[in-house]
Amino acid sequence: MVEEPADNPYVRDPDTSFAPVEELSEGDAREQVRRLREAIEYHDYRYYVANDPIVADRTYDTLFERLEALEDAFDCHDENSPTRRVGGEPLDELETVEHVAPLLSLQSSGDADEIRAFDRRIRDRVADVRYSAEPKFDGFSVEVVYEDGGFDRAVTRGDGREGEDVSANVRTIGSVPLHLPDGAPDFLAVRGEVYMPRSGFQELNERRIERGDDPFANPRNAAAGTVRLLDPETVADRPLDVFFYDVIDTSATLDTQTEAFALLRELGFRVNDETTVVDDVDVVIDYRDRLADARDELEYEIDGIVAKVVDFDAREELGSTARHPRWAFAYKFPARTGETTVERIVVQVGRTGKLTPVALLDPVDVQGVTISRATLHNAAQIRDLGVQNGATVRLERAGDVIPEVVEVVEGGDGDFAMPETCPVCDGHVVQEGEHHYCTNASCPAQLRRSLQHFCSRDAMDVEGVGAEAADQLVEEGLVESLADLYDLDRDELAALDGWGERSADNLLAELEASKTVDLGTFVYALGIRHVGTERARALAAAFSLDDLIDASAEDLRSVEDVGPEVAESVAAYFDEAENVETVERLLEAGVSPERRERDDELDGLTVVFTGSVPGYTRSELTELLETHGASVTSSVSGATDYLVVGENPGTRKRERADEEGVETLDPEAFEARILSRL
Ligand SMILES: NC(=O)c1ccc[n+]([C@@H]2O[C@H](COP(=O)([O-])OP(=O)(O)OC[C@H]3O[C@@H](n4cnc5c(N)ncnc54)[C@H](O)[C@@H]3O)[C@@H](O)[C@H]2O)c1
Ligand SMILES: [Zn+2]
Repeated sequence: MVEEPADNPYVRDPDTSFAPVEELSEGDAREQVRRLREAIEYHDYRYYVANDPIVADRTYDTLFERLEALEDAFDCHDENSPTRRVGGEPLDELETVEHVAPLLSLQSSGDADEIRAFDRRIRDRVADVRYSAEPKFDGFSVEVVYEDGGFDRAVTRGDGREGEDVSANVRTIGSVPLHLPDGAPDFLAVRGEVYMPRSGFQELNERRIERGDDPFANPRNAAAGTVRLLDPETVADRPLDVFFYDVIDTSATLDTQTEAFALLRELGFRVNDETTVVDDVDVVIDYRDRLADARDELEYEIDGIVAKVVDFDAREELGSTARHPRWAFAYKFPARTGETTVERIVVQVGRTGKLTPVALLDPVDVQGVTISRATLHNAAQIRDLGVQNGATVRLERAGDVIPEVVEVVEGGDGDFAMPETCPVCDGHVVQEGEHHYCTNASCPAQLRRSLQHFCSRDAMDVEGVGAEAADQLVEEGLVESLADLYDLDRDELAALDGWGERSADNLLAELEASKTVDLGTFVYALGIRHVGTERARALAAAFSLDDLIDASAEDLRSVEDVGPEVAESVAAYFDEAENVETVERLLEAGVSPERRERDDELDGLTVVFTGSVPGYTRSELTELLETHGASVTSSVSGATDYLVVGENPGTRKRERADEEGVETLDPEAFEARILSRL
């Protein structure tokens, strides 16, 4: 996890109405550059690595263009600026692989003048220009490599030079050829866009919502999240498809994009039928306008079109910058907006307990999609925009799926205030930054999720209560509070759909076995916001359960790694009478959390893991080593004693270990050298 930069105005709900560059002093410009770089790096992380962006693409683009403009105007380029690189870092869990050729970004704009300027730059340098006009698919790009006619590997975009090996997952996509027909080139590297068809996306989200998982914001995030899952079986269950659009390198001879498409078709790759060749930039502009009108009828999301110079010699001649090829241009679609009135603002409670104000709208058609509600994010957003009941507002389909209110066109009346108690359970509401949360862990809106968390492997480790079982237990009314788990009735369980006596007995046995637990694990299981396994252990080391329940935020802050936000969150949790009652009932039911003594066999040892050690989860290992005095950190430095290299390790930590001269241990050596000491 990368920390969100504090106090950076370009991270949350950024104000993108910038003063003209000429009006800035040198000092102010440098300060703005610094903050923009910091914010953009964080947005890149959210978008490329976490698959969970927090600003609309258009907002991101505005920040990015501002940064480019400032770097030019004040001549403060930097090799490490986000304007000089592509995409994000690969995930640690997947193997990193170098690309056959760097996977760059595209020059892009939604402005017709910009693509005309692009066309002039091209025509100044090469003659007889023709463009391949292609839809710009809004999915997830992969490089797929074939050797000797067989699928060799699939790699994500990553930072453009190296990406993650997602072969196992991409292989599950039906339209990706595993073998090429006879006569195929010995070596072939192609690029394509993995996407989730609209219908499949809707279905997947419905299933996720039913199960208590957060829905994906849009098909792009869903596709990206899926391709990078660690379990190919889950991937195979998800509706993914792919369009191939570039041959990057091959042992065959190709002279044009037209030949490349012909080769792809001939070899059985799925290509898109909208692609065409044109010789005039005005035709490219018409092409985009036509696709913009048709986009809602397509089964896949597109966010513009790409114009690429057809002739490969001309491409060579034009070359690339560090960030993008000079021979291609993405001409993006305009924002989809509409106007309507707010009928009422209501507050919804999400599965994490977060309160989200939502505007109920007079239904309006925004380019083919009827919109009757839009998120207002939080109270600050409502205040900043000035949204009220009856206001006329302008909407935008951000990420092109989730509608958002972007502007008040005409005010309404009445003041909106966040409720002081939870609209679902009447529990206390606490404010944290700009957000409000219900503190009751047994709030019906949150119960499925808290239940699943409570039973998870790193928590109470009650096998058999996954998403589906948690849903059933809550829906059938067997569990209304976490504590009800230990009062479950065998016959009632056995009567549940798909259960039977055996499953009932298994669950009861699991529950019985879970009663002996160490205090840190128990505190983690309660699901207090911001309290992960490590903080829970630290709290358990510092307080007994009774003391923890009574501790003030100030007391809590004496614990290392507990800052004000965490302290407030823990205190608020135990201020909620319902939560204390839940804990008391759990103890009465026989759950007996014990404080574990700390041993010191491994005192002073600093260990880093990459990849997985068979037989243990990462947090089991961390707990084990830490209770014996070692510290487990997430990155390799000169202070690291050992890097444990398990299965499917990342490359970065190993490179660092090499540089720093840190000794590496495989799982056997780890067992022999460290675990055997305990
Ligand atoms: N919201 C955020 O926080 C956030 C953060 C980072 C990036 N972004 C968005 O991502 C954009 C930059 O992303 P990028 O650099 O990944 O993409 P890009 O816009 O530079 O385009 C390159 C990508 O286009 C895709 N593509 C689709 N169809 C194609 C075709 N026919 N031919 C060639 N390529 C095709 C490929 O995946 C390729 O990697 C930004 O403009 C921004 O809108 C948003
Ligand atoms: Zn509630």
